Amino acid sequence: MSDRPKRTHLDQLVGAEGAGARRAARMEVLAALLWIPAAALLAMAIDGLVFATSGADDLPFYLAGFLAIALLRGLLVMQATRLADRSSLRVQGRLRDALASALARQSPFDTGRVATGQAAATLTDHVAALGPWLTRYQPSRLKVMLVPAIIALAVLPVSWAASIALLLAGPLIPIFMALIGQRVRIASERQLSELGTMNAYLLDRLQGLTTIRLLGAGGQALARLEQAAQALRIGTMRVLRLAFLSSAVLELFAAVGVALVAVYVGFSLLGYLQFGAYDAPLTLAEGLFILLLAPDFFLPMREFAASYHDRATAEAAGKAIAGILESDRPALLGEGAAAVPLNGPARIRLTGARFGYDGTRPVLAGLDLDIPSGEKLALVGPSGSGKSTILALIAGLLRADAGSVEVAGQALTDETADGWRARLAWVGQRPYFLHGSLRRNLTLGHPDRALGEIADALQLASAESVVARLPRGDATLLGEAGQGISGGEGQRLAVARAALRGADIILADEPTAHLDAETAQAVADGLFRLAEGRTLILATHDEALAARCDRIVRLHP
Ligand SMILES: Nc1ncnc2c1ncn2[C@@H]1O[C@H](COP(=O)(O)OP(=O)(O)OP(=O)(O)O)[C@@H](O)[C@H]1O
Repeated sequence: MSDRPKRTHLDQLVGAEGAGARRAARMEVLAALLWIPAAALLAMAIDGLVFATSGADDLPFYLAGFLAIALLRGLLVMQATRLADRSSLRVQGRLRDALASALARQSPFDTGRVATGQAAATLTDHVAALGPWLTRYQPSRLKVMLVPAIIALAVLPVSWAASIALLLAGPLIPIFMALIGQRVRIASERQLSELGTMNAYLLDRLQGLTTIRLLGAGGQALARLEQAAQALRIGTMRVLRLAFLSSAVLELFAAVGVALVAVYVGFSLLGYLQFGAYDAPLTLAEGLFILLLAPDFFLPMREFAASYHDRATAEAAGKAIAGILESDRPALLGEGAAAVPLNGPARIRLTGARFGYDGTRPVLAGLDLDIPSGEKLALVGPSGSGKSTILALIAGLLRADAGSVEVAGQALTDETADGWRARLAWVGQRPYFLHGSLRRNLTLGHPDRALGEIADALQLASAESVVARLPRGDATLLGEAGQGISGGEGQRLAVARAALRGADIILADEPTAHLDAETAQAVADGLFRLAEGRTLILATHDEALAARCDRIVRLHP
């Protein structure tokens, strides 16, 4: 029970944007209660029609009153639906923004960060699961708390027996719902988590499809996927079974309740039952009034039961959303968002910088490094000595455990990191290209770059031939993760992309690794042309490349 989110947890997630949905819920309650005067007017109208007891003169008044109330109810429900939908969309939009920001704050160096498929499931399905909770569950909860009690009260002055029959049948439903509610919640949570797991697994295996094929591990991957799909199917069927079971039992209780009242009213009108009303036996108008209200006494409970699993689903989804929003996993410095470039000279100083990934074994144990503006510095050292880690610390993608990182004359903090990164360009071992045109990939984050600027950047990186070779030049669509260009071509394009970024500090992490000598030379030439008049920090194993820098810092594991 302790891991059960409090109701306030979902309310907190929904926040101020949920106010519209709450107002809509109150409007729906009002619309439901308007059925009481409408039923009274209709009963008197029918009574008047059948027996002419109320006088023919009043008939148009009753009918007009009934129609006016029915119209008002319709308008109220319509307005409430619109309000609730709008509020729900606003809540979902804000949560997706907040999730996207939280995901952007995750450090790319955190191996335990949310899996891509899981994040995608949370951004889409989990957030969407809050919609029915807001627009269906919330109004039905308010209605179930107020409407049956008020209807029973309205029936009381007409017949205490009918009122008691309703009050006796009513509570059976909430008791039953409470009994199965816990099981529904557990089943929903399990089903949502299975959905996330399957998404994450599928995405991961799709990304590694070539590797899986080459290793002949397709059958194994397929079997695991089948397992995950089976688990999801069983989970979904479990939720559906419980949902059907609860609604079937509920319908039974509601039908028995209405039948009980109908039998009482019927026998009273026929004169077989002489109790339950106050002075005289029930009149036709009174009997009809009770009969018209009886189904509406149970209606809120049926609606509540139908939307009950919305709450369970929303709670499970809320947990997944809160898990990302309130994650205490290592985050990068700042927001990971676009920002105005930080002012100041491009000097970088690390003083006594300590860092360890797992908090115990330090990768950097008190590193001092002073890189003046415009210097070309090579970080050389064996694999695992911490070269990439230093670049990540300088880019604010990791936080130093101790010591300080100073950039542009200021401490690198959450406040300065985004502005600092706006001045950086990163050329990694395997540059990432998105699914989209090559031009879009080159001008990522700077869509306003002119054609001339793109041409200059391609020339600087010796990448014109790469573009010329493509069937539609820079309008060619690249596949997911940059399919369609080779590793060496991608590396040259990455240098061109860095040039288009207009950055004055270039961080390069093994930019020539895995390339043949000729391509490595072309990439290195491009990189050094780009670094002219800029600061370059280059992590490499390649001594020849390092020798082209102004200074070499050697690291030891
Ligand atoms: N995201 C990570 N999570 C946990 N440990 C990591 C992570 N990245 C690197 N490490 C560990 O930190 C140490 C330093 O890694 P780093 O990548 O900085 O070294 P490197 O000098 O750049 O190596 P290479 O030359 O092979 O790229 C290594 O022992 C590595 O296993």
